[in-house]
Amino acid sequence: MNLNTLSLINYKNFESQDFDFDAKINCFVGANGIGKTNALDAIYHLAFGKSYFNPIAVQNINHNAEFFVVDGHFTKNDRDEKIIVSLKRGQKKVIKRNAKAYEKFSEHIGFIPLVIISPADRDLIIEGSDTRRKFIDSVISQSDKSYLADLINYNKVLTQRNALLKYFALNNTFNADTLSIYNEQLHTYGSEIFKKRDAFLKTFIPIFKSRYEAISQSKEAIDLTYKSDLFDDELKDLLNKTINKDKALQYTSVGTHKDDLVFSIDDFPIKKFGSQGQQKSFLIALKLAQFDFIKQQSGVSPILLLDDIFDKLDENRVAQIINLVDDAHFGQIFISDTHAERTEEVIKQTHQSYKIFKLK
Ligand SMILES: Nc1ncnc2c1ncn2[C@@H]1O[C@H](COP(=O)(O)OP(=O)(O)OP(=O)(O)O)[C@@H](O)[C@H]1O
Repeated sequence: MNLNTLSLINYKNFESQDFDFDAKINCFVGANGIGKTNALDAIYHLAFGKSYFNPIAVQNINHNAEFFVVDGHFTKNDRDEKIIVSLKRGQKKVIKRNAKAYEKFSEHIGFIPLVIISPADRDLIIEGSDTRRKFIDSVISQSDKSYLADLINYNKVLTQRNALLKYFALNNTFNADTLSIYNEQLHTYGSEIFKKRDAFLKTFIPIFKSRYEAISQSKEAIDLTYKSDLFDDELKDLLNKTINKDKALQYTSVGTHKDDLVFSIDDFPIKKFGSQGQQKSFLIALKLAQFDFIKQQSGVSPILLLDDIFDKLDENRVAQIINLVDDAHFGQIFISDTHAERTEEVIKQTHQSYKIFKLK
């Protein structure tokens, strides 16, 4: 899986920029705010049809322009693939593969396997459980289309059930039969989601732990566990048990939309007790395990985006990252760094082919 060229028009701070990439390592270097992360985000856009950093689509259009175009030429399984993502103010985003527009963006997910490691991943540790569910969901849905469909359906039914609970409260009424229709549907989709998350994590957690041990040289014990209401009971029974609570709250208080991942270091929550370097190592291990899992499932090496990766890591941990970049297990890699010399020095040690793009 390779990205050969990238053309940007009016994408964030880029007005017009073309890149011709190396098949192995590509580094965007330059001062703060020059657009290194934006270049990585443009590549992310080609894989997911959206920004990793800014969920408000229109804000990715250059402030002085009416539209953006991100155009990438890939080689996948020896075939040329041309992906274009474009957005005009006031219109819907368009994603095209080989000149044909997708009707549903979800059909594109997984076509360009990609993993990003970025300081913004810290949200996985510090933010609420929805960021961790999104992480699990994005990994599973890159290799399982029916999972994505179950998720979309689950969320639709959940919104309807919550609206119904609100309606009951507002009108001082209640109809158990109508509610049970939603309960049945939530149970069907939610049980599938739970089964797939559980199976995924049983494979994923050991991969993650071995990645962490390699980066940290086994200095500290870390753990990752899956928390779900559905370990206690079937979803339909849980929904029946919590009906009075849900009526009072006017929303659904149990289900897979409450699932979480618990991160710990030496048995304490990593959010409070992990150092910045340990947290960063934890997140890198998490993302590398994502890479391994996708590769295992699809047989294709995902494109790896490393945003500001060397910051906050000590020499030993940087050395582990170099080994990683050198490993034939990885395919094409894109790196952003403020220190042009440091990056080049590190990359030279890998004996891999590379290109450095000095952004100005
Ligand atoms: N829609 C937009 N139009 C114009 N400029 C934008 C837009 N969105 C973001 N920018 C600009 O992009 C710049 C940030 O770019 P980016 O995050 O890629 O920097 P960076 O090179 O990675 O910097 P750092 O080294 O600090 O991480 C900011 O100056 C920001 O104002």
